[in-house]
Amino acid sequence: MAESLLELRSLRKSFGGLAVTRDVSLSLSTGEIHALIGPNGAGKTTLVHQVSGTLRPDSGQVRFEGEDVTRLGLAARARRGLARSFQITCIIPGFSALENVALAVQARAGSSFRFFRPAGREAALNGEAMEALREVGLHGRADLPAGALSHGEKRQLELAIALAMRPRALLLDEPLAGTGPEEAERLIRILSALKPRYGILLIEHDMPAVFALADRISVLAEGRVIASGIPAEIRADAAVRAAYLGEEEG
Ligand SMILES: Nc1ncnc2c1ncn2[C@@H]1O[C@H](COP(=O)(O)OP(=O)(O)OP(=O)(O)O)[C@@H](O)[C@H]1O
Repeated sequence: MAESLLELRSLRKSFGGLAVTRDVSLSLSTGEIHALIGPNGAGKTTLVHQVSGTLRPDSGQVRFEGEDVTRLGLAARARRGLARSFQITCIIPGFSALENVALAVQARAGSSFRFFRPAGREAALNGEAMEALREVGLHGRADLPAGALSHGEKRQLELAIALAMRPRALLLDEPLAGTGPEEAERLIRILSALKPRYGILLIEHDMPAVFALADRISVLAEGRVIASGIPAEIRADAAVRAAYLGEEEG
């Protein structure tokens, strides 16, 4: 069988004496949303940093498209097609939505537009940026300053900025955080529409969204994957219920 798009093999990470990632292995395929859930402090953020390249695991491997990328940093992984969504704090509020995405296109494309005249270069950048905005349903708001967008639209813009990297795998860290019910529904529709073309590793606290979107769910508790399976299996899993009940009791 062909190797998955993204594969984590026995990742381990400790901070001093505290083991935060304990032998985590999981995989992601194209056309799949694999959700990672777990109670607060389970180690999700630490794991995301190891996948995106901002934190080096103590041992284990991050493999992307069959290659070991464990030693590559964030930018090198993004260039290869493993992109992490940017947080709202990376959006420049005074620039239009289109300009925000065009900057990301430019960062990815580097000098590849150098043979264009300046006007042609701008048109090419804007064309690609508009395409990314269209993918997330924000093309009608392209000319608005990013700061004037609603919270949900800013989250759509973050997605467009990530898509400007032309990724094959997307790492989304709480893409629904802070959204209201209508915005969440819209983002769920957008992510469903993106799914066939990408592999998406989704870290999300909104359980209805996770169960609506995920093809597979892995549950992290105290740094370990305690369950992994299709949503129906996870819903029925006693250890998962105990991990969440434990959190509620705490
Ligand atoms: N740089 C660090 N140094 C020391 N301990 C850390 C560091 N980063 C995280 N931790 C600890 O690792 C554990 C897991 O944290 P992490 O933020 O990865 O969990 P999480 O599942 O993302 O939690 P949440 O859902 O609350 O964001 C916590 O006990 C945290 O205090």
